Amino acid sequence: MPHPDLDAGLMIETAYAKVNVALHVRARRDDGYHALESLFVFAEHGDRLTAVATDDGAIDLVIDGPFGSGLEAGPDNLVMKAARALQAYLGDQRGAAIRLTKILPVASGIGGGSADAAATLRLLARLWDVRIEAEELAGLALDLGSDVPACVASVTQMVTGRGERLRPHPVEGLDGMAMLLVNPGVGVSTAQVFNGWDRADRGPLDATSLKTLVAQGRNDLEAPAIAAAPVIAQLLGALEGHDGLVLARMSGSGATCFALFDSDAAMADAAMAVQAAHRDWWIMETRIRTA
Ligand SMILES: C[C@](O)(CO)[C@H](O)COP(=O)(O)OP(=O)(O)OC[C@H]1O[C@@H](n2ccc(N)nc2=O)[C@H](O)[C@@H]1O
Ligand SMILES: Nc1ncnc2c1ncn2[C@@H]1O[C@H](COP(=O)(O)OP(=O)(O)OP(=O)(O)O)[C@@H](O)[C@H]1O
Repeated sequence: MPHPDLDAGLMIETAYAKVNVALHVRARRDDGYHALESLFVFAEHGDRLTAVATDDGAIDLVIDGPFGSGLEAGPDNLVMKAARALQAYLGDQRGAAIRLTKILPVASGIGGGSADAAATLRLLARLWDVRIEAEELAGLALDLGSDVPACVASVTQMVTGRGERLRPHPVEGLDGMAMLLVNPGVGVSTAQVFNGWDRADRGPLDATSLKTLVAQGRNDLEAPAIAAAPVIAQLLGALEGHDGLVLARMSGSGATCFALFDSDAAMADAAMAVQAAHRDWWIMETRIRTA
């Protein structure tokens, strides 16, 4: 028997959480953005988006899920912005009723909003049965935010420029790796954290192997993020010292930090210990998504 959702023409997308395994800030540009070098990976989990097509041209958005109450469904929501941008690009009035189930914390460095915007573009292109040239799609995505182009494919990528120069960059050993995401419950502003960067270029990113990413990789936004939200230092400390830990670092502009483990069992043990000591922190056990 067909699935009732599919029967009703409902389509589903996951907005995979983004993690910056390393994030080197190299320069402040004249346009106010920063030149970055970052290895992006994506989690197997994320927000959930569903949509059905409507023929009145309207875009309707409802939001639910554990972090849904912190978010307006109005024109500033990145799902709405992405849907409107696609409508404008197509120049017609196909409509959609969209549901966003917000599972990722908001303003937390794992690109929840960016992933939602990219997933909306993928979802509506499927729903409306349109093909968009890769270059056009990349342009639409960048207008929605620096992280959105990378979130379109949601595979391991080397990202440069302000976020628009993308190169698939598989790293041996990363695919499928156990990844713990932990957020201490404070939102930080990306613009504020970039503004707090001390403008010292600490050198390029060597992403040739997991070993170099661990030994030489950095997140240059950790210091300014900790200045804005000191609990991040406590969180990084809580991720250290667990059996099987390969790397613990902050993602994006924070406050979410990630920890990579050499097995699912090691991750589960660490997750239990961290949660027991910090009942109010958000924790997600996931894996690095394989392309
Ligand atoms: C920190 C990262 O998450 C790393 O992946 C991204 O660089 C931020 O990506 P994002 O949240 O999509 O950022 P946007 O919405 O484009 O920009 C928010 C603000 O962050 C700052 N910003 C962002 C990206 C960048 N390369 N340089 C910046 O200085 C700018 O002040 C900008 O006004
Ligand atoms: N659908 C959405 N989900 C999350 N945030 C949204 C959404 N739409 C708009 N926003 C706004 O975008 C801002 C950034 O949210 P987001 O969760 O993408 O930040 P982030 O995880 O820090 O991103 P990054 O890793 O790119 O720095 C929030 O302040 C929020 O108000």
